Amino acid sequence: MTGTTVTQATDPAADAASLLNLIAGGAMTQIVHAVAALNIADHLAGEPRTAKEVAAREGSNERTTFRLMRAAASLGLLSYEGEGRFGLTGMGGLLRSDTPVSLRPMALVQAAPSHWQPWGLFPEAVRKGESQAGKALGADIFDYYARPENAEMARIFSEAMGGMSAMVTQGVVAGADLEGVSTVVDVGGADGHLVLALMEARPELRGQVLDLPHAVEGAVEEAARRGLSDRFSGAAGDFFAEVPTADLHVLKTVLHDWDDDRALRILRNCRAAAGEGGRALVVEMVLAEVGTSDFATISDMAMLCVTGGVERDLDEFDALFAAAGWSRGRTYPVGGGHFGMELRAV
Ligand SMILES: C[S@@+](CC[C@H](N)C(=O)[O-])C[C@H]1O[C@@H](n2cnc3c(N)ncnc32)[C@H](O)[C@@H]1O
Repeated sequence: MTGTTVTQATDPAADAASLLNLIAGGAMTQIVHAVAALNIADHLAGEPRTAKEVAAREGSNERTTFRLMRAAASLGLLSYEGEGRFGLTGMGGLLRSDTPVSLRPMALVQAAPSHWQPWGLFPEAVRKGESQAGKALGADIFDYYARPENAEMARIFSEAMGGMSAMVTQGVVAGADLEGVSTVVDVGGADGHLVLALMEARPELRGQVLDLPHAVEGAVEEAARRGLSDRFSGAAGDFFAEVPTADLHVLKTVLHDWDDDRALRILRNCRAAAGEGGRALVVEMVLAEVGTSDFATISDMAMLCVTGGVERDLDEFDALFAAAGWSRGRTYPVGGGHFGMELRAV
C-alpha cells in the first residue's frame, strides 16, 4: 500500500550497471542458496573463520568455498575481517538455522527445483497467463510437495513459511482484535507459527491448523515443541472442500497462491464455517500504486509463475471479500510489507 516512486537514472553507464545487476539476479539467488546449503552462516556463528576452516567443517572444496565466501561478502552477507577470516553480517546472520527469524529455508526453497524450474519458463507464464509448475514439475506446486519423494522439500517449504511468518508475528499478535475469540483456525497454516504465536499470547485460546495431510504433521510437532499440544489440534483437509468452524479464521499468504475463482472458494468456505457474527483475519501483501518501488509486484510475478496466484490491491481484495460475504474493517501494517485485514461476516 505504500512505496517510493521509482526514480529514473539518466547516465548510460549507471543504467548499464543497474541492468547488469538485475540480469545477474539469478546468480545472486544461487549464491544465497549455496551459503544456506553449505551452512556457512552456522559455521561462522561463533566467530569469524577462514574458508579453509569452513571447508573442513563442511567437507567442501577449500578453493571454491573461499570463492563463494568472497562473493557472499561482496553481496553483504559476510564481512571480511582480514587475514582470510570472514564474519557474519546482520543480513547473513538471518541464514543461520538456529535464529528465531531464519530465512535459511526460504533461501533453499527459492532455488530448489520446485521454484527454480518453473522460473526457467517464466516468459511463457506471461505469454499464456498461467503458472508453469505443471509443465516444469508435472504437477501444481502443492501436489508436487504432496508426493512422497518430495517430502523433505515440502518440510523445508513449511519451515520457510514459518521464517516468513516470524517477520509478521509480532505485528499480528500486537494488532489482532481477539476480543470474544476463543477458537482460531489457521487456514493453510503450514507449521502453524501464526496461530501458535496467538495462543502463546492468549492462554485462553484454542488453536487449529487446517492444511494438506503431508503438511499438518509439522504443525502438530511445532505445537508439541512449544508445549501447546493440550490447546492445539491439526486438521488434515482441503480448504476448497470444507473449513472447520471457529470464532476466528486466519488466512496468511494463502489467498495470493490462487486465482480469483479459487480464492473466492476458500473465502466462501471460511464464511460458511464462521456463521453469524463470524470473523476472519487475512494477512497478505497489498499492492501499492503503479509506478512505485513495491516488493509485492515482484512477489506477484512469483505467484504467476510458480503457484498460478496473484498479489492484489485493496480494491481487488474488497471485491473478493464482498463476493464471499465478508466486509473488511481495520487494516494495519504487520511488518515485512504485509497487512492485517480484519473481516466480519455480513
Ligand atoms: C504459502 S503457504 C502459507 C502458509 C502459512 N499460512 C504461512 O503464511 O506461513 C500456503 C499453504 O496452503 C496449504 N495448502 C495448499 N493447498 C491447500 C488445500 N487445498 N487445503 C489446505 N491447505 C492447502 C499449503 O500446504 C501451504 O501450507
